Amino acid sequence: MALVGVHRDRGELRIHESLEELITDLADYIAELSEASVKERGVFAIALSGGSLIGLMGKLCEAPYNKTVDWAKWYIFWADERVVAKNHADSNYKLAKDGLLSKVPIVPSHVHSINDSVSAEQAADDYGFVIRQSVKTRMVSVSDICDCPKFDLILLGMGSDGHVASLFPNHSLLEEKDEWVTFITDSPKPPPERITFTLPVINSASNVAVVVTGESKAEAVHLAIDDVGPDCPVLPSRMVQPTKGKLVWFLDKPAASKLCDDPFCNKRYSSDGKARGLECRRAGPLCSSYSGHLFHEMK
Ligand SMILES: O=C(O)[C@H](O)[C@@H](O)[C@H](O)[C@H](O)COP(=O)(O)O
Repeated sequence: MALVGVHRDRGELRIHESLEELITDLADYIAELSEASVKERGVFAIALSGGSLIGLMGKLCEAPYNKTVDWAKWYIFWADERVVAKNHADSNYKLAKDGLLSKVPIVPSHVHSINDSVSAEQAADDYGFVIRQSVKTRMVSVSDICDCPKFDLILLGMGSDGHVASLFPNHSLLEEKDEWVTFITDSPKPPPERITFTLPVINSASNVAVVVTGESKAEAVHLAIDDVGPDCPVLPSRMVQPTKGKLVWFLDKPAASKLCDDPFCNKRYSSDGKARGLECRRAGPLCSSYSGHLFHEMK
């Protein structure tokens, strides 16, 4: 059974007992946001990443989601893309097409992939234009605090070095304030040429979900979420802080295993046996509050 908690400033944490449970919860979450957005705006603008994320979204192609989700209202973008041909094994477009988009009735003209026949710099420019057009036509909403696009949902994975989209630790792209889409030609994760949303765009979204599984990411999850102090490196994933939107972390147990307030162990109980920090939302043996986190069982 998953535990869900609210960190005082790092968003909602959903920690799942198994991958299967995470996959179902992720499908429910996306389907619910789609429904709410279609109800409110008539469309759902979603930005995808690459990596394991697409596989973890696979349940959306199955019943009931394949029939209940209003796929015709979906507009698909990429939070980051590798600058390779669309039929290349490294392409995030190909990954999403093979794993999701070809299996559900998405309208082909609603799929906004990058121009794969130009340089990374030009591809980033072109993609910035595509997004400006989508904001103009209100397929993508606009932030009410800055002029940034406000995606209904941006889905991110995270590398074990703490990168999200193609924003890598200690890279100058983390400082980008003006562009919505930028490029990198020296990505530490291959392939080297990529385009990526910048932090202002990610942090303007209505909803951002970071989906992280596996023990190799546990240290980065700890550094991204826990109150680690000024001497620790500030990972790109820690810089994901939606200004007005909602941030949700989808973690499996191994990925959550180094969180200071790991709800699956009791090490952070005070010595007097009382839970520290925030007040418990719901009393009961499976509900404990920890400093900074507030956990309860998910239904
Ligand atoms: O295209 C990419 O490389 C990504 O968008 C990247 O940010 C990815 O999401 C992470 O590297 C996590 O990838 P895994 O989930 O496969 O580890």
